[in-house]
Amino acid sequence: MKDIENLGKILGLLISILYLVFFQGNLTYQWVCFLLILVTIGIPHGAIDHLLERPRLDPKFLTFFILKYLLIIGSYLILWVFVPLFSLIAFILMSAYHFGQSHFIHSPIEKHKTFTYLAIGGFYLSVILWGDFEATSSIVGSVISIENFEIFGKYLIGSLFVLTGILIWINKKNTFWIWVTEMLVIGGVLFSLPLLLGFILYFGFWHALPSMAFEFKTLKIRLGISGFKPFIKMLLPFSTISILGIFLILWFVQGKMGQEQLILLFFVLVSLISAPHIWFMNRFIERSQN
Ligand SMILES: CC1=C(/C=C/C(C)=C/C=C/C(C)=C/C=O)C(C)(C)CCC1
Repeated sequence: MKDIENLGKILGLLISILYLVFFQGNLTYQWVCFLLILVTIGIPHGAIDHLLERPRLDPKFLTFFILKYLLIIGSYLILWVFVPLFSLIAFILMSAYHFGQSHFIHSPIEKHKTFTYLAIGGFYLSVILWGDFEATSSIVGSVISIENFEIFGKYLIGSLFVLTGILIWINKKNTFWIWVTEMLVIGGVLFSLPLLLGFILYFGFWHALPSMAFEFKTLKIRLGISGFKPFIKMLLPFSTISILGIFLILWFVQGKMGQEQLILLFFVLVSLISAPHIWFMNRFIERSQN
């Protein structure tokens, strides 16, 4: 499993280098990478939350689980409608925690867990968002005007880097330099990329793929499955529903919105399915590590 994750990270770096050397400014390259990574790893990594709670299919449990999922989605949708700025900030904080948690999925930490997850996830997210601040600012523009926040980027990224470094030192002295080097190299690369390409490469290869590998490892033991085929079959139903749902909604409203607003709507839809996923994944990871 570690091989697949390392391969994913190498592929992520390769796509970045190819972009920076040969495809700078090429929109087709960015969109093809974005869509491919989103539908093959990004969405599927969150499509088996029900099996992580209860590996063997039980119709009564599944109905109850779906209802709980829909309740969280519905409540968060109401928040987006009435308090969009609060919802955006909550989404970014939840995501920082969730992304940070996946960095330690195979090598758990003991001290200042929540703080460490938020710091490392926050570091990578800030690098991505401030690396292409113009794009970030125009996408979130209909919720909040952040033009004046550009200057804070270097302070935020710098502080989160130092803070994460201290927390890694407290938790993982032996591998401290590996973590710091990864933050410098990957952080530097992500900062140089356009927003959506940087986001999808980090999301796909530093978050979704390691999470999916962990899910596979756990289900393999619990269900005694071997090979990838049955696992892929498990991922298919909810991945298909989510992908079709998101693209149908975007398709219906595309004529009424500009590109930036459509991208924001895309992330709002992602946030709606992410909220319950982050909650269930947190329970699953914490339970597996204890
Ligand atoms: C990239 C980007 C954003 C943040 C996206 C985030 C935070 C996504 C998180 C996804 C998760 C947590 C998926 C679940 O596994 C903004 C600020 C909305 C708009 C500008 C572009």
